[in-house]
Amino acid sequence: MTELLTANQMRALESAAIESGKVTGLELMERAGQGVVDALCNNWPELAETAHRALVLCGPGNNGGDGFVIARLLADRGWQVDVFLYGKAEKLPPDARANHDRWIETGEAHQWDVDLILSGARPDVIVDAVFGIGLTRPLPGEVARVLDHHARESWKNWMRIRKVAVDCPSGLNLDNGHVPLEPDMEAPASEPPPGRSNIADLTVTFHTPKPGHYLELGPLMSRHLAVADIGLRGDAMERGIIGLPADPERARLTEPKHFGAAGLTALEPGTWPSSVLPKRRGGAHKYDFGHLIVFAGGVGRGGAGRMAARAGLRAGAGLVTLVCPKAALMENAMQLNAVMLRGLDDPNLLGEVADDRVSGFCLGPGLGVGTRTRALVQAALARKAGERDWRRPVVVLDADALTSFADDPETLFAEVHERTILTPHEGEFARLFPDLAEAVRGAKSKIDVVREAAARAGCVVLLKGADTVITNPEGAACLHAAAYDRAAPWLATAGAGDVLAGMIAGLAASPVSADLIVAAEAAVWLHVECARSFGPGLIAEDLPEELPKVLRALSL
Ligand SMILES: NC(=O)C1=CN([C@@H]2O[C@H](COP(=O)(O)OP(=O)(O)OC[C@H]3O[C@@H](n4cnc5c(N)ncnc54)[C@H](OP(=O)(O)O)[C@@H]3O)[C@@H](O)[C@H]2O)[C@@H](O)CC1
Ligand SMILES: Nc1ncnc2c1ncn2[C@@H]1O[C@H](COP(=O)(O)OP(=O)(O)O)[C@@H](O)[C@H]1O
Ligand SMILES: [K+]
Repeated sequence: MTELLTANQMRALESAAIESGKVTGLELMERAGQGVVDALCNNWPELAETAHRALVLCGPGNNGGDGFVIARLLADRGWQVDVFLYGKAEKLPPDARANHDRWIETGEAHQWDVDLILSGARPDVIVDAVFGIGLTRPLPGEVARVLDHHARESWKNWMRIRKVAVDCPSGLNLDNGHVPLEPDMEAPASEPPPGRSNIADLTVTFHTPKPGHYLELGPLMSRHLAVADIGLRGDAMERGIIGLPADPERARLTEPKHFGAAGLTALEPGTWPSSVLPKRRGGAHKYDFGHLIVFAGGVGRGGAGRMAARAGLRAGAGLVTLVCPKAALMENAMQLNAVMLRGLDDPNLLGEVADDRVSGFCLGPGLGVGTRTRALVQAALARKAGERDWRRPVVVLDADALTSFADDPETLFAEVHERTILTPHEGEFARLFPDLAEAVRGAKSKIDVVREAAARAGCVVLLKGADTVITNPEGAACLHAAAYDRAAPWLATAGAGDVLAGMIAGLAASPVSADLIVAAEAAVWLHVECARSFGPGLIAEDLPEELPKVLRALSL
């Protein structure tokens, strides 16, 4: 399991390791520099074979210190290395200063000069060691001008110049994935503003990835991410296994990251996510896997609910019933087979279509915004545990079920319980938590903000996106990134969210399902896996149909 450490957590880990006497700061810096050189050679083996030319751009802190180590190690390999320092050598922190001084025994460290840098000899590799986790404000213009990917055009064959970012592309905030901008520098629509256009070809970070590598602009700017082990493993607080009590401090990255390119490779039985998905054993009964009720909208508005219902059934619910207004029964009947169908006009009569063996409700997709939806949500939330499940039925609230409470979210928060999950996209999130949505736009970490939302609502909250964050009121947080080699751009299609709501409900409705946050995390992973398995041309209806293939590869 990978924990995503913030800048402060990383600094605390480093200090603890140094204070324990097991390692010095200089040793860590040496390992960091070595890690970058190793990653460079692994990524582009041709660079390992012969000597090349590097332009190493160092900043005023320890990120710059790593740069001086890299310069020395490349020079030792026979490379020609040009080094520029943004800042003053006398002001470098001690370890960076030591590596600067060691470098200038054999090479030069030129003062930063944009024209001089861009008119110098063409490098094969640019090393961006200007700012790492210590970035505190927007990138200075003279740094941005050199790091901008267009800057490479000053040289011939610029497309073949590789840029390696040390810890992160400078300008990226590793806690939140934002790039701070000067207040008067709003992004012109046509071109990325300074800082955001610092796109690396390879980013090498240390010990563990940071949230900002996966949130917001992180994947776009980091492009490819490698993690160098700098020997801090033994000092990390090993929480390890999914299922341990929530760690309110550290977010975890949903893995495995690298599974599921075009041809699915089977995962070891018993590993995540199969370890948390309900198993089908011989002799099992359909009620062992739960009865899920999905509510659909009125006449002509049933598609979203039907997709959610089918996703719930494919995800593993033993029975799924679609409940719709009676006027819409005929149109739904013409489209459904394995999914059962009941008509309900008066939300107060929920008991007529949902007996106490119902273990899950999914409300929102296509349901319509208004008092009827509110009443249905309140009726579902009022349900107590049934005879087969010692827990209350899970309630997944998505789309219109959320928007129906936009005027007074507190009413909703007063009624949700620990088996409730809200699955907003950004727009729906802003309707329920306007101040928190504003905070994300203002560069607060999405992880922290969704944590606050879960604490305020008193239930699990899942904020959708290419970076999906799931948190519970205790502060546990998982980040699922459909990025790097798990990018799933095909999911940007109408109805994909409806399917996700159904998948979460289908998994969590099982009486033997894992904790809600864990089931939701598995559902998000499966959802992306289905999209990746299907690939281009995907429409939302394809997602549930792809599930059997993905589940088979999990040896379930
Ligand atoms: N922690 C670990 O375990 C390990 C860490 N390692 C490495 O250390 C890196 C962190 O080093 P770091 O803390 O010195 O921060 P870093 O990113 O070099 O920047 C700080 C300097 O930049 C300045 N500054 C900031 N923003 C600015 C701006 N916009 N414009 C101008 N100046 C600005 C800031 O100035 P100040 O804000 O203090 O005025 C300060 O001088 C980390 O990313 C990794 O590469 C590895 O060696 C191995 C183990
Ligand atoms: N570019 C993308 N990469 C990965 N996942 C995406 C992307 N765009 C959308 N998604 C996912 O697709 C789903 C879209 O949900 P939502 O916005 O509710 O759409 P809809 O209302 O059309 O169903 C979410 O699960 C979201 O995380
Ligand atoms: K950097």
